[in-house]
Amino acid sequence: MKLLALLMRESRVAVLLVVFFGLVSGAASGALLWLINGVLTHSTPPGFPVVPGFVACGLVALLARIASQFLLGRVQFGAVFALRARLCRQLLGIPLRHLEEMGTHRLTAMLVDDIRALSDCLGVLPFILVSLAIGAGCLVVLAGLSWPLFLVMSGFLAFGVLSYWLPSAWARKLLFHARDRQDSLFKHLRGLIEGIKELKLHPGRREAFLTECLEPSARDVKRLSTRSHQLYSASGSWGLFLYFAFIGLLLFVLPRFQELDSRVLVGYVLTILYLQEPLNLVLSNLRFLGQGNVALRKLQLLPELDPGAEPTAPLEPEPRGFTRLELVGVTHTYYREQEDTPFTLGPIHLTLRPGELVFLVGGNGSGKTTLAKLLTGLYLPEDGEILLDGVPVVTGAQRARYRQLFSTVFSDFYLFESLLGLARTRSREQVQGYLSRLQLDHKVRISEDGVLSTTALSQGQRKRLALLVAYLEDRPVYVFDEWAADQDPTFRNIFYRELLPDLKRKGKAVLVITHDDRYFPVADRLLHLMSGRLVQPVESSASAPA
Ligand SMILES: Nc1ncnc2c1ncn2[C@@H]1O[C@H](COP(=O)(O)OP(=O)(O)OP(=O)(O)O)[C@@H](O)[C@H]1O
Repeated sequence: MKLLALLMRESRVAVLLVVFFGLVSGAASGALLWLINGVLTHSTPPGFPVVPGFVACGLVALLARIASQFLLGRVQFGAVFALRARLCRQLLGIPLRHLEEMGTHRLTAMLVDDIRALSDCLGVLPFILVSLAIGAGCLVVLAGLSWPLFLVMSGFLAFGVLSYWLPSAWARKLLFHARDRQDSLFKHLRGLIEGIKELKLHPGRREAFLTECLEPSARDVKRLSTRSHQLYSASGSWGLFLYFAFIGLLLFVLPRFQELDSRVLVGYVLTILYLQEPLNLVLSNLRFLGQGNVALRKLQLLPELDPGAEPTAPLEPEPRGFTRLELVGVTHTYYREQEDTPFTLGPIHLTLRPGELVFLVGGNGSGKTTLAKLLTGLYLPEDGEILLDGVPVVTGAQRARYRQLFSTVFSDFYLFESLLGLARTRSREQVQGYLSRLQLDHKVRISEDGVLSTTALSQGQRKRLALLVAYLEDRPVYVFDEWAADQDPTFRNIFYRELLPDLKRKGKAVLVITHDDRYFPVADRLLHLMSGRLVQPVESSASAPA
């Protein structure tokens, strides 16, 4: 039912048309059958235009079938497109921490595998519906031909449905398990692609990775999918066997006990033969319905986009400035399975003002990046609050607006291949000026519409491009997470001695996560994190905010 609701939500009119034309085609085929039956049993009403009727029904059946199939393509791929687009927007609205907990591999499996399974399923769903409707119509015809025979057939049908349902429910369960294993297969595939250098350089590690990680997951997926497929196939074949068994019963067994009217018998056999195609269609495609159901369940693990959560639609103009930004007692804890002592950052008390250059220092794992994520609104504080000019940032809309105060270059930044709209709002001279200031003008060109000529650069150069994007964003607060770590000494010097002071002069608040202690004197303030807590030199405290 959920699948049907999904299909209807994405393209209600087209779905109804597919079903309508399917039914018209089925009805025309039924009328053909009635004509054939009439001719064979000489029961056609006198003067009935048999030949024109035959041609007309044949044509209607053909054209309606073509229309139904044609529309189905639109419905299927249209629904998949709409679903994928909605899912991507939904993902952007989900809190970052939730996405991190799910992991890239699960998200990829959803966007790739589950959408494909849903596409296959939505492609057969209308035909299954039409086939079921035709089947119901045939049952009415059969009930009209002979009640006693209909009762015998109903018993047979009930037995058939039950004996089909049990193994197919088991097959569906196997599909669920296969899909779960698919998640870990995607995790290992990601390891294969991202760890390819390490794997290539070390045959022992490569072999262990293949035999202990990747192949077992792949084998599990294969085993469970094969079993499920076999069960579905066996159930389908069993269904067809019952179908022919009933025809045998009708022709060879029942006449021994009771004489049957030959017209009733021919009518029954023809109608049942006519049922073969829809029955076949349903039996051979229920597997796709099973896969679609599994995929839908997985996709429903994503939290529904709560309009109050994190709006993804374009917002009002970005905030151009602020006078005081405060974190008051904010905390964040990473809870992880198999870990007894979760890492907690905070409570953090911190104030940031325009024109301040603040360095955030501390050992590895002390919580610097986590603090940057909290400050920029990417993580929600579990305790405490964030105040912007004294106003708490609480609602989804406030958070979305608040996040637009920040330009960031995180250490795991992503460099898009184009400036994505920024080129339209900045002059060419400005873009070119930043390119040469970052000493990239000899390496990278940026087209009128903001497409970068290349992103295949060294890590240090890619970071400079990310900085260029941050410059073009021109927002009130800059956050750099170990930006200088990949720069050569000359450019590192330029970063600390020229670029950062320039930003400060422009009135930007700048938070720099760094380990470069020789440049600490450049900062207005040093914040020192140790095991998730701010320690001396103390920037501020709850009692005496800076
Ligand atoms: N995605 C995550 N899931 C669970 N725990 C995490 C995650 N990211 C970080 N942590 C934990 O939080 C702690 C702080 O991590 P964080 O990245 O904030 O440290 P950091 O000070 O930036 O370290 P580094 O200097 O090495 O970049 C780490 O000890 C780590 O165990």
